[in-house]
Amino acid sequence: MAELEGGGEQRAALLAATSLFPLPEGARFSYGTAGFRAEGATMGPAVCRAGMVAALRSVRLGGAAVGLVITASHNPIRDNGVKIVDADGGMMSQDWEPFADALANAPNPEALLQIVLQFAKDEQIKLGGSHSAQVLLARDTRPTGEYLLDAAVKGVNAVIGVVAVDMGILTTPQLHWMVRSKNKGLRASEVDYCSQVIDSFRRLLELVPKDKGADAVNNRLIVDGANGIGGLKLEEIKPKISGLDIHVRNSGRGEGILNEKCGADFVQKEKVVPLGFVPEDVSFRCASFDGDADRLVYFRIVSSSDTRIDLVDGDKILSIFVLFIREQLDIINGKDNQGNEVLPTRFGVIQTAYANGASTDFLKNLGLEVVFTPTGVKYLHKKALEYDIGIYFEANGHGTVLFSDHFVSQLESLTSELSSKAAGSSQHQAAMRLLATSQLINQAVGDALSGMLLVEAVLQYKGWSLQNWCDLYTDLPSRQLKVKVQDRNAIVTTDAERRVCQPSGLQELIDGEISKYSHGRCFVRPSGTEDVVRVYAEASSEEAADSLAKQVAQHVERILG
Ligand SMILES: CC(=O)N[C@H]1[C@@H](OP(=O)(O)O)O[C@H](CO)[C@@H](O)[C@@H]1O
Ligand SMILES: [Mg+2]
Repeated sequence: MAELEGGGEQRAALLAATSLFPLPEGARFSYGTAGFRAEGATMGPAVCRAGMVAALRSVRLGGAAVGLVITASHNPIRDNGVKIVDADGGMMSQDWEPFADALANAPNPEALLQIVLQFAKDEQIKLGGSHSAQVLLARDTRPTGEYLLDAAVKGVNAVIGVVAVDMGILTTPQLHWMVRSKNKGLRASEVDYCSQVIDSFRRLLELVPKDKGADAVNNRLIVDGANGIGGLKLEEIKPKISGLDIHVRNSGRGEGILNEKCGADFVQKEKVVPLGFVPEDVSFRCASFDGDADRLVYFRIVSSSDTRIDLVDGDKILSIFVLFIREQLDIINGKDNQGNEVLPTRFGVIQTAYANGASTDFLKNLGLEVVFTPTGVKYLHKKALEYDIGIYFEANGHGTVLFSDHFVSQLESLTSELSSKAAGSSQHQAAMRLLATSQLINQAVGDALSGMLLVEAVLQYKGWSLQNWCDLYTDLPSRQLKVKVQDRNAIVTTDAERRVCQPSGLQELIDGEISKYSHGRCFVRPSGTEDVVRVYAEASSEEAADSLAKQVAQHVERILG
């Protein structure tokens, strides 16, 4: 191939790396909602090839740093996975997913080579080492992590001229943050991440109004680290976090097994006390991270004789952030002066169909624009980027608040103007709070650690207990079911997955069931991470939600078998 300078060497490198991790018979990978995932010991080939994809992506982007994280998030400890972080710190661009799939499933080294050569040609990626490019690598605490890191490094190095940089054991959001910061020319080490989070949290606490009763907010916070990396990192930075008395359970230092009966996914789905909590924790404010610390939920243990909890999910985290940000914008703009705003702001709130209907009503009643996207952070994040301030959360606790660069620079000018004209005024303080918020909350991806600190700052700002927060609105009872069918992709949805368009007739059956219930809402969609169809139902009582979900699941089973 004429376009391949040093082509022979490059070809040999790709063939050699691929040969080290032969694809097991029958293995089939799909990039899915969250990258490739499977049993850790079988992931070598997919991870090595993901390393090649990440390396090519960096070359394609002119040498900008790209990231690769080895994690299977909230999955059991035996699983592992890999996802690629794009140069802006977000998920890899969706138009590269088919290439990633094709590479992961190439049956042998020669087939892989042909796919790479063709793709490089189509994308005008110049192979052969006449470039410099880099991939930042991180992994979580799983036992297969080290083996898979080696596979990833070999994959990255197989693209000549690309350097693999091992950033160590990190939370997923830390790696996303590093990639984003590095490409913006900012300081991008783990120490920098920690100081940014700690400093901006301290600034937010300093800006808590003295009359809001922050002293009344109990500063004791108990955190479930899922026996994973989030717990470890929190233990490390805890001594430097001012104003909070943090106690970590399931810290990852050997108390229990990663994600086993603990962590944000367990807490949100099972709604029971995670392992590792003790009687003294009853009634205190508790937070829970998932295994790679990109999901956050809150909860409270109701009584020591009961395993039930009061859950505060992603929808309620979103709601309290919305209230806080809106309040700052109102202070800056003057509530009664809508016609002539100092800082006109397009504020967007993004949810998925899984958001509890009560949360959506709550947000709409505030007069906010609520937009829906399909399930999966890549869709929510992309939508949120369209606003000056875009906020998104999945009910399961993954989300963040994005501030556009343009808005941040306006906010910076306003803050410095006010600091000379009206230092210490409520407007000045509100502008500084928003600036600190944009520094604290991860601009690349949902982040349990920084999200938790923002929640804590907002609770102190409002002088609110967990009960006040719970009382924002009452969740509608809901039920989720999984249905095993022959081909889940026979279901095609529309309207942000809220309606089925194929197979024909199914939506009418669902509508028929919904009409039998007060406050009934129900939708079905193929999962992007499991081989099932998910059914979600909501109604005015537990029994009604259960029965609506069950009826619809039966229709799905009957039609798709
Ligand atoms: C109902 C639900 O919780 N779905 C999860 C789950 O996706 P599914 O496509 O539903 O399997 O995993 C995704 C990745 O972690 C997460 O983004 C999403 O919210
Ligand atoms: Mg996760």
